[in-house]
Amino acid sequence: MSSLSDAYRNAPLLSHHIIPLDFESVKHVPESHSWQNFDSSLSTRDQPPESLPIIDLADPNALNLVGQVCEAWGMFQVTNHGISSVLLTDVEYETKRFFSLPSKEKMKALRSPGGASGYGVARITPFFNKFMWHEGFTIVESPVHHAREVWPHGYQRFCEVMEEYQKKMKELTERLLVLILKFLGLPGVLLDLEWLRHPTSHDPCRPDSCTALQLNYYPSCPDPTRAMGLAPHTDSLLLTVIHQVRGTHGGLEILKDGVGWVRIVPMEGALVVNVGDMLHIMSNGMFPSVLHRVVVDKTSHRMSLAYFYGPPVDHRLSPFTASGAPVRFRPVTVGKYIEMKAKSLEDALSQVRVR
Ligand SMILES: C=C1C[C@]23C[C@@]1(O)CC[C@H]2[C@@]12CCC[C@@](C)(C(=O)O1)[C@H]2[C@@H]3C(=O)O
Ligand SMILES: O=C(O)CCC(=O)C(=O)O
Ligand SMILES: [Fe+2]
Repeated sequence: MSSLSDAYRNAPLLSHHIIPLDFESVKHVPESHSWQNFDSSLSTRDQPPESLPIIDLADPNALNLVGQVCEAWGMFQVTNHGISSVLLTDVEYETKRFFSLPSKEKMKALRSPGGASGYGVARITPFFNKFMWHEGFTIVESPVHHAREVWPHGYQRFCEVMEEYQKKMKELTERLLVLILKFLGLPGVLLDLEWLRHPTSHDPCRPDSCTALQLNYYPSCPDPTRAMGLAPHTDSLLLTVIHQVRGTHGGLEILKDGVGWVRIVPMEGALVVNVGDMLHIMSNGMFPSVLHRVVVDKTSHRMSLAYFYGPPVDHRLSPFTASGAPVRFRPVTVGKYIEMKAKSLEDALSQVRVR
């Protein structure tokens, strides 16, 4: 296995699990999208939002702060992250340009059943008996193949902007990861990554990481109490960085032990970072991947961009424990773990847990 698409080849989707509803044309929440009691007593939707810790990356103590919040929250916000406001404006513009197209046009970029990239519902859809109030566009490396289908003469700008954003996001996630792994006690010599100097392959064409950019669109919804933007899930790779498009409302919530669903209010200038399953494994459970979901709004739509970063698909993940404590997870390659998660959303982590 050498790419994300290889990992999904063994877990293809059915076409009705790819095509989004044409939300523009619906006036009521159809039965297929109507979730019952999802808000339950756990929801803190009407309570004052709890503040997600904010870390200034220019703070000399950033390493310790990042380590502490990964342990306590599994999610945090970063400022001084090095992503310019101009680039954010550009990706927001291109994201809006895509999602505001008529459904028929967006369908030209439809993801194939065994593919990783393209337009469609969230990959986790088959694990729930109701559909989500959501459309996604997944970009793996270059979006050119799908963008050209949509805009035969106007795809370049979209591709340039998305590629530039991924380049900057990669720099940021690698910088964050170095802090996190240093906090865990990984030897400094390993820390320029290249995947942790674990050459499982000598192929010069081997990608140096496994990454994806997901553009998310949550249309406004006639009855938000019955609809789910994105159902509760943990992300699979090491780290995810989320940009909540400015001028759109919040909606991201995390499940906090003993508290319930906590709303993350977007903060101007900050990006949200969350721990994924692979960091959960690598940290031997010290940094748990965080369960999160997205709720929708009656009057306004919402957009976000989520960047996922993990080691190359053939990299063998295994827990690191500075103290020599017993390992809690068996080794698993990145590709195999993605395949396991695509086949069994809730059990993938327990399938690799040994104690
Ligand atoms: C690398 C990836 C992470 C992701 C699956 C993907 O191949 C690209 C899309 C990602 C996404 C975005 C929405 C939520 C999520 C759970 C999903 O269904 O697709 C994540 C996946 C993940 O982290 O497992
Ligand atoms: O839209 C958001 O804020 C979160 C998106 C998300 O969880 C994801 O893409 O995995
Ligand atoms: Fe997520």
